[in-house]
Amino acid sequence: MRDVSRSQSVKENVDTKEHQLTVALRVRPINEAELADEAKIIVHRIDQKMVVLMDPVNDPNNILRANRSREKMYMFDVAFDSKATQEDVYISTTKELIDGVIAGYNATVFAYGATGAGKTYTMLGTDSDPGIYVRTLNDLFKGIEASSDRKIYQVSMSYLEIYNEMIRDLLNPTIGFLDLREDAKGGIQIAGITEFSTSNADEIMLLLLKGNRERTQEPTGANSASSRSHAVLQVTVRQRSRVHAIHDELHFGRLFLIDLAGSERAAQTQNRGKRMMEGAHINRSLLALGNCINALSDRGGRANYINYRDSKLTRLLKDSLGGNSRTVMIAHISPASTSFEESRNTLTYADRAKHVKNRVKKNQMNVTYHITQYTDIIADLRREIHRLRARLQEQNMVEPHQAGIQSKSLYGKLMHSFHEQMQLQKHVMELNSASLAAHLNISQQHLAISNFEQEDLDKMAKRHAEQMKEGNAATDGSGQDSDIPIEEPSSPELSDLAMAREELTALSVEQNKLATLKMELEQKLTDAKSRASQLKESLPLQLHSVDQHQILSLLCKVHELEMENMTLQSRTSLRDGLFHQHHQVLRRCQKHCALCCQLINSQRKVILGMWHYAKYISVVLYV
Ligand SMILES: Nc1ncnc2c1ncn2[C@@H]1O[C@H](COP(=O)(O)OP(=O)(O)OP(=O)(O)O)[C@@H](O)[C@H]1O
Repeated sequence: MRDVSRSQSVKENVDTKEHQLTVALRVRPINEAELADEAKIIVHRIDQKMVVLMDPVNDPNNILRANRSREKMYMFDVAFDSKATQEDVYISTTKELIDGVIAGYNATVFAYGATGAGKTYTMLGTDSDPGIYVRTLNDLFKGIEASSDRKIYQVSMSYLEIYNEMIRDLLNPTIGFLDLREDAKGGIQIAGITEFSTSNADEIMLLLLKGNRERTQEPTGANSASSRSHAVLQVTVRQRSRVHAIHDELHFGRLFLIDLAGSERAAQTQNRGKRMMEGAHINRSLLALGNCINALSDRGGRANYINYRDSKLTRLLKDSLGGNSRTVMIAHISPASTSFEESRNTLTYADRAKHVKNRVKKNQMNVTYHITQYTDIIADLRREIHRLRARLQEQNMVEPHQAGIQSKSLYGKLMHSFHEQMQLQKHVMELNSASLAAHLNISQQHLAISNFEQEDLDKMAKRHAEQMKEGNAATDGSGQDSDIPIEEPSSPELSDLAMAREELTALSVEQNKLATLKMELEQKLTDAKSRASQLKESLPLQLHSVDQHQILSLLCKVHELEMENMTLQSRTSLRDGLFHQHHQVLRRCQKHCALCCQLINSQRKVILGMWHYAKYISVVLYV
């Protein structure tokens, strides 16, 4: 996928829907060890949703038990017995989440249950009978493939385990323990986790196998290959339309597939030392998970405080529990009487989870591309047109312009109209910049004229002052007043001013001409556009294949973008030109202003001189 460096406006999708946590129950077959222990089957599936758990102890001396019914019924969204296949479990729990993830929704599937109850079997499965991981990833890539004609996808995965409250990257275990961080929007991120981008299911499968080899597994009294950690496979699907538009939508769906470590009783597992410590951590995080589920299922008005912070597991599952995710819990139990307590606990836990409600919304980002990216977008569209044309040729189908004599002529007219519009638009833009230049010349000319007029006035004032001085000197000598004629400005300066005025008139005539020409061109452009839209309406009726229609709509899109691009570029350069010219005018005004200040000062001096002189005369006359 091309890097989308862009000016983007990210808009939250507010279209949220309530989603109740789906709870499934799987009862595994009784195993040889349990049979050897003379265990009886105490779990019975009544129908697709209901199971019954029988209390194996029939002790008449135990008053408490005797008074209680020995049977307890539980209802779930779906219940599987020991005969259910991996395919059955996958189809009824996970398969329908996949399209949502591709479309940009979050989803979580987690396996819960006591140690040895069958969680890893459901999630990972065996080579010959793979579990949910493999089936989900296969279908995910199939789904992506099916819509890759219209969309471009990027799939990445990470795989981690939470072992003794520490997070380990299963795809890159050497980097040490990782931290959970909360981003500004409250989303949970794992700092430094390796995210592998993959393009096919096989590659992801190899990564999964590699990760599983790293997972902490040890034999315990209850399971010869007990998972001592919670394993979290995270798959992110980012999706965007194959064809860029100026306003694009990006979607990203996140899928969590989680194989929890099993809850266990130290007595049952006979764990000691390290295994016992692991068990304590496992139980602690599962207890935190149970507390969250309890609080979430209790809250009527969604006001309850949910303490996700008690364990790394609950922090990581924050969105999956009560947040933005379609979530499925698959609870696992053994049917054996020897596991009665564990099974009852799991069933109670799962029963509570049925009441958890999430609010799901599509993860969507609205992107508005910057003008500088128009060229890229247009190139993208052209590539897409090329691809579709090549495909049409491959299929030995006719292109739009070969789809029949009538459509050929319509198609030709449409392309001709596009070309004509581009040319007209180009001329309009040239006229725009010519009329801007004329406008600026006119304002400069106005400035020059006012400069000339100012200079004339200055010169006149100077001459007047000099003549006054001379006149006064004469009066001084003869004692007679004399009328001082004010000289008119000399003719060469006058001709400069006249020439500037002539130039201004010529520029104004030119500007009017340009405006008339622009109006004519704009009218022609409007006519060409309406002809093209008539053609666009009639052409699809002549086209028969989806690809032909797609090519036509892409060609129209390219044309619109090219026109828009041209307008935007012209506007930008006009704005730059205007800015530059304004800057120059401003500088000239500043100069003019400085000149005015200078003149005012010199006038002040002249007035002061005259005032001193008048004072002197009055003193002389008085004496
Ligand atoms: N549905 C099933 N059909 C056949 N075998 C099963 C089934 N479920 C579990 N098993 C077998 O039972 C044993 C224990 O299962 P598994 O390892 O999946 O349990 P677990 O719940 O993951 O245990 P732990 O929490 O200790 O890791 C395995 O040998 C597994 O192959």
